[in-house]
Amino acid sequence: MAVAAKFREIGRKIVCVGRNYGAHAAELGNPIPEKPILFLKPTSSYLSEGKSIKIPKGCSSLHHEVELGVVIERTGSNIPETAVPDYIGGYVLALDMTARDFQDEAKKKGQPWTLAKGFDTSCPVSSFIPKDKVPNPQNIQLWLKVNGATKQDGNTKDMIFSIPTLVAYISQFFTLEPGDVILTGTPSGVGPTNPGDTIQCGLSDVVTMQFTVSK
Ligand SMILES: O=C([O-])CC(=O)C(=O)O
Ligand SMILES: [Mg+2]
Repeated sequence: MAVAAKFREIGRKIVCVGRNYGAHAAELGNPIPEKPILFLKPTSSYLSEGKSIKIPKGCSSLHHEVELGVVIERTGSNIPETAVPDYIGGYVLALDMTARDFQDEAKKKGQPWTLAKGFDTSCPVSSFIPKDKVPNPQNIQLWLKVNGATKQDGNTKDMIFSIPTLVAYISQFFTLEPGDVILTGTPSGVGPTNPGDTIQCGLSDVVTMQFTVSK
């Protein structure tokens, strides 16, 4: 049976970091984290360009969060910070689409963020960006416009925890595997999107992407 053969196969992961930019933590009234805040998205949430972001059933506040994604190319656990560059194959530009009303309710009740963060289409991504296209991932602009108006304009230099720190930390708990993606958190300026909106975003001018939002 196909499923019996597959059920323990190691799959790709999307590991997300929350509140990694002080200005974003502040805009939602959250404290600066003392260690990285982690959550997961299922790979069924991936969306590539040309398809539209679907507002999940019952959500009345779907927020955009533009983020730099790190793509892992080698298996590793307990990776020392100094060795992290050897484990990175490249990058993606990603949107951590968030059902903010679901997340607010979960936060109030002390429940997990899975629904708020992991629904179908919650992870729009660019095509793979080879690492030589991003010589300094810790100093690159991340921007996002909704219907042509700039909403997010940040720089990865403002991350609280750097990429090497994040990868080393995550690998103490999760074995990282080729194809895993780490979303490194969003800069400030998150906000709601509505059916019919067009979201454009970019990693400086290295890559840009565009998605529409639909019901
Ligand atoms: O939902 C949030 O505010 C946490 C998060 O994903 C981020 O900071 O990128
Ligand atoms: Mg995020």
